Amino acid sequence: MIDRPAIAIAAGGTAGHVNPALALAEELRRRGATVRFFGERRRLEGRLVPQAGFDLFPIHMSGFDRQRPWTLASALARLRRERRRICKAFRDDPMMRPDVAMGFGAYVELPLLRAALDLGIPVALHEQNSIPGLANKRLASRAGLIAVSLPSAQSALERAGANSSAIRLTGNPVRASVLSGDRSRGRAAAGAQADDTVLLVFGGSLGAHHLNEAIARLKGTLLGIEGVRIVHATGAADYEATSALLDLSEDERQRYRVTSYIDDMGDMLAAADVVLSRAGASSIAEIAAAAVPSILVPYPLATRDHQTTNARYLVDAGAAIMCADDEIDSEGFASRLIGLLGDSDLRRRMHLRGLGLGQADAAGRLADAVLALVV
Ligand SMILES: CC(=O)N[C@H]1[C@@H](OP(=O)(O)OP(=O)(O)OC[C@H]2O[C@@H](n3ccc(=O)[nH]c3=O)[C@H](O)[C@@H]2O)O[C@H](CO)[C@@H](O)[C@@H]1O
Repeated sequence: MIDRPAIAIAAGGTAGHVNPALALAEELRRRGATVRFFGERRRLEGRLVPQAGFDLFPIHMSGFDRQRPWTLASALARLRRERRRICKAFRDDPMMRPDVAMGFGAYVELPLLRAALDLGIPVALHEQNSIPGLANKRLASRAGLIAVSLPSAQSALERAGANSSAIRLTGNPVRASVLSGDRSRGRAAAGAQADDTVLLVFGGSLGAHHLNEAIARLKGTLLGIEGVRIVHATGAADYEATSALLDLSEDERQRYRVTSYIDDMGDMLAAADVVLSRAGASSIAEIAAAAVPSILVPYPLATRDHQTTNARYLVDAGAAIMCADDEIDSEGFASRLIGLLGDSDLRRRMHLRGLGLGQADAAGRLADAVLALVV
């Protein structure tokens, strides 16, 4: 095999797509490969990729909005232009040309992977969700490797034309910093004492407005429980509105930390006694890796309700409780959350059932499969 294989990775949009790609990139770098990312500077990858020490080749996409069908023509024109630009970059500079091009399911992968196919470069896909997204389905028939997080994705990919011999169950890669989260560092950041019960709330990488509202309404009740500490990431877009709803006093701020985005998710998951979250694929993988008891509220508008299917991975094992989005304003939801916060035996049972559901070796398995494509 080539001494120092070059891998191009497209990942974009939300941290749910970018973080597993970073977990793979870290593993490939550890094995001596060079990794270059392809994505949009103005989106989350524009911050997370350079922060992790990788180069980002900027792609300029304009998204197709299903609600505005006339945006299709400009989206397709942009896609063709970016595909040609990437082809030219690979032809002009041999150092730019990767040995494998890989995508994690975001639409930003389309120009990179189509350019790679044009030039005969092997293409790999990773599908995190139980129900594959559109970009991966479009490329499935031409990929040399299709790695999946969950076995349930396999049949839909085969229906989209994937060769079943290209499909591998690798799991969803989790960043090393999440796998090595430090409980005492996280609890210090949460301002928690040894006996306190820490509730971590987040709604995926972009935040969840409905979850933010529901938890803000329960603020008084939650802070009324002795020893409960809350760390709540609202998402950037909802930070101002949620802070206004919460209207925390100086005293309350000692026990209720509100932020737009948590950078040290590994430490926070390690510090948490209960997580309240959406059920995006990366959240599920990380909650599983930390084996922390959770209440999962799947995003109700996710394509074909795939977050409910994602959540079942933990719920069916007894490691998590599922609540529908339209239940979270009810008394029933409040009493389940309060019940879990007050019942350390139940939390311990859920933790024990969660052990073993994490897939700490997913990044390693995926790196093996990607490097096997290098000729
Ligand atoms: C609205 C939407 O379309 N969501 C999709 C998006 O989810 P989205 O990216 O929102 O959510 P995921 O659960 O997959 O990932 C969240 C990621 O953000 C990180 N994080 C989150 C909050 C925070 O404060 N700090 C932080 O680091 C988490 O550690 C995790 O790595 O992609 C997922 C993966 O394809 C899909 O399952 C979701 O349906």
